[in-house]
Amino acid sequence: MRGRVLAIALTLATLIGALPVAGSLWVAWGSANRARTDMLDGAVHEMLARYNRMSTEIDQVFHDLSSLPLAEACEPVGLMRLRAAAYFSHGVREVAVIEDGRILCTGAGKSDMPASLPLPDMSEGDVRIWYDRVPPGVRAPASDVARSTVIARNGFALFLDTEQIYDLVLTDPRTVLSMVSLTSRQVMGVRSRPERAMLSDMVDRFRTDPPPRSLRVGNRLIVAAPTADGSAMALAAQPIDVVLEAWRQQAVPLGLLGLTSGAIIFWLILTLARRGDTMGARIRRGLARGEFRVVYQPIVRLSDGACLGGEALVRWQQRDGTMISPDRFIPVAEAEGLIERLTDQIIEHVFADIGEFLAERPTVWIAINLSAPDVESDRVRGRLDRLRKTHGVAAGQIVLEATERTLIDARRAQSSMRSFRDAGYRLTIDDFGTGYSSLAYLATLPVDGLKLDKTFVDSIGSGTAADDVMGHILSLAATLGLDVAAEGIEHGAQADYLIARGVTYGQGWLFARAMEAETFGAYVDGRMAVAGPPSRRRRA
Ligand SMILES: Nc1nc2c(ncn2[C@@H]2O[C@@H]3COP(=O)(O)O[C@H]4[C@@H](O)[C@H](n5cnc6c(=O)[nH]c(N)nc65)O[C@@H]4COP(=O)(O)O[C@H]3[C@H]2O)c(=O)[nH]1
Repeated sequence: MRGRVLAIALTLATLIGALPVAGSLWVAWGSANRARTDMLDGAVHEMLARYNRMSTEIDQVFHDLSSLPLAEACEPVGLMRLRAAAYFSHGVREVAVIEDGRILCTGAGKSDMPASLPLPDMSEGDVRIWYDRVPPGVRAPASDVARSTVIARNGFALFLDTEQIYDLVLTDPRTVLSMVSLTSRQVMGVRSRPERAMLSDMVDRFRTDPPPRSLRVGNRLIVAAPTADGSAMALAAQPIDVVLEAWRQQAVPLGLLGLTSGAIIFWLILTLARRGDTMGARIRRGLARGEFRVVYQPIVRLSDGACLGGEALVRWQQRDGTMISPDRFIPVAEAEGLIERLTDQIIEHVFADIGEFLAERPTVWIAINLSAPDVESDRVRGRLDRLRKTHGVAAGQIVLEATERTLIDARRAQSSMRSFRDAGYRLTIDDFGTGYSSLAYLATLPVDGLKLDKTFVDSIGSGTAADDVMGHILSLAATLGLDVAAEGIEHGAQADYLIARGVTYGQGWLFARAMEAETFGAYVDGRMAVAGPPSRRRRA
């Protein structure tokens, strides 16, 4: 169960921890995409500005030439004006005079064999345009322009240096820049490898209302914007690989950042999950699920092996089958304020298990362990009284065991201890000799007996100081008229030694281990016969 909870927590933590990584990669992609789109947008608007400038110049040149009669245009004075027009214009490289589809002269001079112009790419009113090419037969200097757009009106043709529109400083040579006519859908000019079909196809995609700022078409990122008069569109495109490269550059630091925050979130969730799975939380769950039960270890009279009682010991088997020792969970239950609920459950178990057995055998007793809060309040007393009455068990059949530490903490609970005794319950100090109480303090406690800790039994025959201390404890107990029991007896020699020192009761694996209620009943029945009535010495 615990494993499953941890596995779920781990999966959850991994998923949530992965989110910042995915998020930062996504942010990196958005940022790389935005940076590229901004760059292409800048190029598009620069092209539009240059295009507008060139349009203004063209209008100005045509306007200037309108005062030159066509008949005089190829004469020396006319040729001078043609050259001047080209010279003073930034975007016009050459001016030609045309008649019936033939070039009569350019600023460079008269044509000996007038060249025929092909059919124009666009013809509207008296304006004809040849996009991005060199009309055949045109001589230098116009012909030294690899590709040029030619615009003709009223017998004058201007050879435009459209390269100027696309001549932008770009970091990536794969960038495509182009102007496309929106009236004829023809590509007016292009930088980088022309892909005319793709470019004119793009025009339709951007002619929506409102137009998209950018589009991803195939493996390209494209940005476009129309001219102010809506006659053309500037378009810039880059392979998506360029965005990917930029993304990769940003993804590394951002991914690392995401990984770090992911690891922190992962750790936090795991810590919280673990905290939810602490011993305290598990005890709480165990209490709610009724996982605690009680076993009984017989306590025998050392002199003759008769058994008239035993100690109730709690057992905790978790749902996954693992057993946890009381030495581990009792201190946690005490520290986390759960011991009272646990003691209550144990007392209920004891009466459910052996209440009837005790009622039928009034000389048999059972010892129950108590912690400080149990001793300090009247709660346990009330519960015991109620259950005893229900089952018909006498108070003298219940021995309450509390450690020295518990009783020291419970100095102020002396009245409560007295009330236990006054009601007929017996009180014993458990693990005696390991705590902090002085022997003098022992004399002030309203107790019936003490249980020597296993460490003393273990020290028997060792010749250590513990041996001596045990001698003192036993003589004091005799003086005070207390019953003495010893726990943890594993060997016959230990039993013999204790008998010789006057110890009355013994508990340990030499006699019996802790057992289920039914087996305990049979054990006691089998050894009761040798026992006389229980000794009951009381001190005021
Ligand atoms: N090696 C060895 N061990 C022996 C021998 N004979 C008995 N024991 C063990 O010694 C412990 C005696 O109980 P304790 O001194 O009250 O010490 C108890 C007691 O302080 C506490 N505890 C047990 N049950 C309860 C309970 O129901 N309520 C409270 N508050 N504490 C309990 O947990 C401690 C440990 O309990 P257990 O693990 O059941 O361990 C028990 C018992 O199984 C032996 O010959 N050799």
